[in-house]
Amino acid sequence: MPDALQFPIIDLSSPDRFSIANLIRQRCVDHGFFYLVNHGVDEELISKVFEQSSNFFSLPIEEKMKLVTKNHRGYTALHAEKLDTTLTTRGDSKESFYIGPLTDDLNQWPLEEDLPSWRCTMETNHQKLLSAVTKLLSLIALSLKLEEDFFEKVGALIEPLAFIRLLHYPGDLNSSSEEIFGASAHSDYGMVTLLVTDGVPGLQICREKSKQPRVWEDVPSMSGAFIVNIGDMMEGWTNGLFRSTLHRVLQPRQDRYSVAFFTNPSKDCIVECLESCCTESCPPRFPPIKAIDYLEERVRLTYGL
Ligand SMILES: O=C(O)CCC(=O)C(=O)O
Ligand SMILES: [Fe+2]
Repeated sequence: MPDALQFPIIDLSSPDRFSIANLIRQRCVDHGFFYLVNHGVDEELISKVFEQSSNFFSLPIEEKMKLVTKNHRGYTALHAEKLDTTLTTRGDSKESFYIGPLTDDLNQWPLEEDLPSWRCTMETNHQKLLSAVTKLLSLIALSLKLEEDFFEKVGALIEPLAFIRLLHYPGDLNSSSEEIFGASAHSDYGMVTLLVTDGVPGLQICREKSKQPRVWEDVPSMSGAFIVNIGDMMEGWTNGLFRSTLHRVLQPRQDRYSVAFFTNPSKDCIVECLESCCTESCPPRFPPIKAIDYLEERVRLTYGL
């Protein structure tokens, strides 16, 4: 049995911003995972989001397929996606629904008469999550000894490519001899991800991705807290100082729902190694890249396009 981890708790409302920034730095260097409390998204809204998510996934498959993903918004069916692109097995055993930036007209929505208040609940949730992430990014900037508005200044937050992803891992699938995961091993692509689950276990992290055999540790959910993890673009900015940790979700024995909020920089933002994170003897490990180019390539690989 893997050990269950206890991550430190970061209080987003703490007035002592420098101590919190230091704690964030330690955690991002060690694990790239922590819990976030007092994030400003109230429990009532979160329960509504879970209720509406379950309402959507309970619709007949023909209804859900009417909203199948276009422009990376909408429904992805069971096994449509494989996060671990090295696996030769079927895709992951989860279905999901993506809601992207509210600033364009690309989102797809269920009809109001089928799912009343669904769109409004998700839009409110998107706004609240974006506001929490913006505050968190100013602390992350401080933790890197940068100015608080660093991510604004480099253009990451002009129109961030921020996506809510509603996830449903069915609990009643017949297991076959193939190794199928709810979500196979991966790291997230963006700057930072906020995650909230319904408490059903399954999420695990592997701290040493290059060590074999891999050691997986359970990440328990904490009531009222978001689980936060660093993504690959932040790892690129910090030249690997902040870790984008490998994680996965085991196929659960009962239905499992979670809601992730992936934040990527605005499309034209260039992600490049921070000056403070490289030296002559430790040059940038990743070339500068435009956020949209990086994201499109990762999505292409995940969906086998
Ligand atoms: O459902 C979870 O607990 C994690 C999902 C995840 O890692 C992802 O969608 O990137
Ligand atoms: Fe993930």
